[in-house]
Amino acid sequence: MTTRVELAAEQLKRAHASALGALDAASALVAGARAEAERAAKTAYERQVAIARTRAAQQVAQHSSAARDLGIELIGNAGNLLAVADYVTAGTLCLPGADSGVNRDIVAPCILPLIGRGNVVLDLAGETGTHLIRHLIWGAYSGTAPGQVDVIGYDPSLTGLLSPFAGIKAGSESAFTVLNRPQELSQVVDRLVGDVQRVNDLLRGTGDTLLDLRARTGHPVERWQVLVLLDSPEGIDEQAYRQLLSLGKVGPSAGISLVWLTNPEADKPDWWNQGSVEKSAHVLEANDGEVRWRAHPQFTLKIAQPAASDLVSKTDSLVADITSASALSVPFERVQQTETRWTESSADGLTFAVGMSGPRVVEITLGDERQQRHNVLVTGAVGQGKSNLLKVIVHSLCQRYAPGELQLYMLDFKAGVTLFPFASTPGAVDYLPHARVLGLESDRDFGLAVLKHLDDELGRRSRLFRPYGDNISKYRAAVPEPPLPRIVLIIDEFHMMFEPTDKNAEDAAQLLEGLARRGRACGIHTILASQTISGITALMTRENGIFAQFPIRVALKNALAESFATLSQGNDAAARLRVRGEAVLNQDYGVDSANQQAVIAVADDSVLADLQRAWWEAARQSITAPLVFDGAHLIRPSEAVPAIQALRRRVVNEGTAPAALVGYPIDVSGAPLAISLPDDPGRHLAVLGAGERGGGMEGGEDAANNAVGILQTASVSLALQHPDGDANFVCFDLLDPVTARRNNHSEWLHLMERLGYPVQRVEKADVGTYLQRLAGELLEGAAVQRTYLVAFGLDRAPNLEVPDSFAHRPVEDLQTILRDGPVRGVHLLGWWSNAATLKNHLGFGGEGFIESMIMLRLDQAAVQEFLGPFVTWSVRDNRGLVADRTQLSEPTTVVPFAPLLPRDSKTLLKTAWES
Ligand SMILES: Nc1ncnc2c1ncn2[C@@H]1O[C@H](COP(=O)(O)OP(=O)(O)OP(=O)(O)O)[C@@H](O)[C@H]1O
Repeated sequence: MTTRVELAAEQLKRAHASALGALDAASALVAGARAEAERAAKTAYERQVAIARTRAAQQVAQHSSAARDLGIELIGNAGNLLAVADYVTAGTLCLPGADSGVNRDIVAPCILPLIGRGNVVLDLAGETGTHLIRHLIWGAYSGTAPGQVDVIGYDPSLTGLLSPFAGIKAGSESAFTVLNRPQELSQVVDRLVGDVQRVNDLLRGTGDTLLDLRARTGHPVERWQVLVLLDSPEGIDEQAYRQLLSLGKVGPSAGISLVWLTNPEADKPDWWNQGSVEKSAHVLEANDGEVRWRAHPQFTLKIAQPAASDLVSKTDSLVADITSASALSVPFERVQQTETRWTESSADGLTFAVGMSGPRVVEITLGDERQQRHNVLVTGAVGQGKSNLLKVIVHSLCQRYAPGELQLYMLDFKAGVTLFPFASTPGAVDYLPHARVLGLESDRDFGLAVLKHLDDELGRRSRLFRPYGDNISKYRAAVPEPPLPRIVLIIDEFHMMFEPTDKNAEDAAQLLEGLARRGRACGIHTILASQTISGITALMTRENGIFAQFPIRVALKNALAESFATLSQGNDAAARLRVRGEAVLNQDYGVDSANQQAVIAVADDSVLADLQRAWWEAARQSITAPLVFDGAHLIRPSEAVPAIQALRRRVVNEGTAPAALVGYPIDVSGAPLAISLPDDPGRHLAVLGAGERGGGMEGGEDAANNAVGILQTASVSLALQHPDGDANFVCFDLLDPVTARRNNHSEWLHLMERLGYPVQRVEKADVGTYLQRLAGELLEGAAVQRTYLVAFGLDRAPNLEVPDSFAHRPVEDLQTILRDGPVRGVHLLGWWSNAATLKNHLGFGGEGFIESMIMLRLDQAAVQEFLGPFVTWSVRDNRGLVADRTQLSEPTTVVPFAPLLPRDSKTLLKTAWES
């Protein structure tokens, strides 16, 4: 039994054991399978992690490069005139990839909003701060259109940290300034506060920023400014600190940004709150030994370390760009419509456009009774657009007002070409119909003559207005037809009228002052333009001086002293303009608060020429050409044809004595000076001094000898006043062959012959004999024909003072002719290059023999020998001083005639000389 039980137990045990074994085996199998699955899952997981990490690294790289590209796009906008460093780079932001389990470091450029957008605080000490601040400043300059950002540094500890940029001043004075003293800082901060106010006025509460406004108008309105404060709070007092905090808030949108370098180690005064300083700024600071951008503290900042020498050379190359930079141009047609002309009446004033200020067209009104602004002062350094501005003014005026409403008197004291298009030329016959006087290369005498003329006009108008009230508006209301035009006098480089400060300058100042003061009521307005007025301020700004009559100032870019002189002491706005064409318009005598910045329209010459042509076509029937004075122009005999005709008529109709034309007096009459030669004692004409540059008779250019020109023109004009041909012309041929050839002596002889007055020529060697014979006839009382002796270079006549065997000197015959000739119809027209010889020829007691004299290239002492001690004269090209004891009350400056050219002969021969 037992055995069966035991057997069963054994079997159970065995079965149990094999079941357990199977279980173990199964369990081992399961464990193995699990381990295998775990291993596979782990491998897959690790592969996934690796893939994810690689992808992340790729994305980091992509985003980094996208960030870099974005950075380049944000900061890389130089090269266009609206370019501005509204974002600047401060270096590279770095986040080690390992910290985030990424196989690559995360890098991105550190781009900070700056100009027009924000402020920056660098709370950093030492080298790091130095490098960063220089880097940011260079970013501001290089990212902004040349010349359009001004950096003002405040360096109270005299660190010289900004000195690598000092060279920028060569491009624009205002582009870089360093201040050291607290007073200077507070002045600048005051000014910046004013600038913010001005820009806000311009923005008119639209919520726009200056950046928006510039983008909208498409031109560089106002200025960008960056105030860099080093080593703060050093040198900053509480008041400046508070103003700076306000500027920090409102400055960026008005174009003014602050860059502070604050010293983290410095003791701060109680009132200093670093948190407030940093509130409206992006802050870069040191943290854990690294530089960090507070907005992204997980990143470290690797900063660029520009070498000072690199910055200096970059700065130098920027200077060239600043110098040649030009503002975005506003075309003339944008400020002045050109379709409909002459729509305005000048009865109550004159209004013209000059440019744009922000989105608005800038206009100036003269003569308005309410505003009482009537004269304009324009200044600008050479090449800054003064001529262009004057052109814009003239064309805007002329498009609005008909010639009957407006007359222009324009003088240009520089050797420029600004006024040339207003006069007619052989190539373009049209002229500016509004122009009455054009002084192309004016001289002081002509300027004075124009002022005198306008002063007379002032007097005439005052008398005219008297019955109707005290000004032109009232007169025009009472007498609307014909309209009495307003007059605008425009003088370019007017300062030259006051240099040197002599009697002429005093007279000019007095006349101009009177004109500026009394002109408003009479409808006469003055626009004075100059590149430099600081030198003449003493003359002009004395009590009740000229500038007190010029409420409107337009200042183009200029030096600081000129800005002060044009606007007002301390008003440096014109020095801070950056580019040509920008201007400060100030309609309140230059006080700071009235500064308005404008971009002057630019005048395309072809547009202006078309306008002028149309005006001329419309007005030519009713208007005469302006008087054109060109001081450098050589006046040829044929220009005097109308005057010769008038003289000839007078001789024929009224029996007046013939008169010799010698030149044009410097006045606005437009008529040449005629020296009358009646048969009275002393009626001869002597020309003294060298006739051309180069001194002697042989120097100089062709057909430019005024002495020869005067004698040629005098004799031609006299001949034509003898319509019956009853006059002899005798020429003493004393010119050297070169001078004779260069000055068309044969042409003159030929012309005289063809006009019907053949000239009897007396050779050099025969002059003495001729004089002796003629003197003999005069002394004998023989009948003598009317004779004009034309003596070219009497100082060259040989042996006139050498006695012959009877102790008789030919000069005595000359004296006889001079004394007795005129009453017998013998008149001498003589040229003595050497004035001393004339003294000898006249002899003792012969001073009264020649009443009419023209001084050419003689010094003052020589002139005074003949005309007395009170005459002033200096040698000038193309000028003569005419004195005539009976005909002129005082010596008169003329532009003498120049020798004739073949075309003069042609004109003179073609003219119908009716009897
Ligand atoms: N408002 C403007 N916008 C753009 N360009 C201008 C403007 N004004 C002048 N320019 C350009 O600047 C140059 C110099 O101008 P402009 O001759 O008027 O200067 P200026 O001050 O009269 O010179 P200067 O004193 O030598 O006579 C010209 O080429 C002109 O086209």
